[in-house]
Amino acid sequence: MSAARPRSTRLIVALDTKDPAQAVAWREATAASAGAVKLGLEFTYAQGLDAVRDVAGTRPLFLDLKLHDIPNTVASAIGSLARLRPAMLTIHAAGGRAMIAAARRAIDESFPSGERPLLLAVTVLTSLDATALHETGVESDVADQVVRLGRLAMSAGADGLVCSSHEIRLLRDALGDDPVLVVPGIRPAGSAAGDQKRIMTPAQARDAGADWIVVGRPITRAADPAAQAAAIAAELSA
Ligand SMILES: O=C(O)c1cc(=O)[nH]c(=O)n1[C@@H]1O[C@H](COP(=O)(O)O)[C@@H](O)[C@H]1O
Repeated sequence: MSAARPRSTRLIVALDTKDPAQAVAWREATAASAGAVKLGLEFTYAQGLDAVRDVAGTRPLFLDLKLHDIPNTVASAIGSLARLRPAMLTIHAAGGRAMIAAARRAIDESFPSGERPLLLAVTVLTSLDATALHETGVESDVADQVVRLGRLAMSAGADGLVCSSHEIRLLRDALGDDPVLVVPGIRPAGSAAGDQKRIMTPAQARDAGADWIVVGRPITRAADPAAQAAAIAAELSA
């Protein structure tokens, strides 16, 4: 099924900094290689929503605020984010069916049709391994929990899922080609894993069936971010 899917895997660059000038510099350095820019908690809490819009500029914006609260609060927050015109936004699937469905309704009501962002549900963070997951009280394997949350999120109205590369094939087997799969925890060969636990290279994630990969520090901490982003884009299209 998934093997027959014509697909290209594209790069999202995570502009994880508090500094708008730095974020713009990375945006420009990666513009030829990345299909979207991601701005998340670090930048947004430091600089606010207007700065997020300014830094994204004309680039497609992945607004990664990982909303996780009661349904009414998440829905209202999405209404407050509509003016940023994101292309994608994130919630935590662990917020449950009613929260995911409320996020779906909020997007449909707050954005004109044709301008609705993809609603992406984060399954199990790529920084968690089995031990860390079990410590939270979840007894399942990481993979089982990702598939469980993936099924829940898609049946409640999400457009796609954030998962690690280790779970892509399982999700495709369980849910088919419909979910947009966005995959962080990407490390080009030789890059430091840092706090990420479930990692793969760009080519491995592409081969597994990722629609998008998310890469931050391997690009932004490289001596030459433009060259590193270009190398990753070349690896994806090789
Ligand atoms: O939602 C995300 O983007 C996300 C989910 C997840 O499970 N793991 C994860 O790393 N991310 C984000 O992806 C980016 C990865 O950054 P690097 O580890 O520096 O490549 C960060 O901005 C994270 O916030």
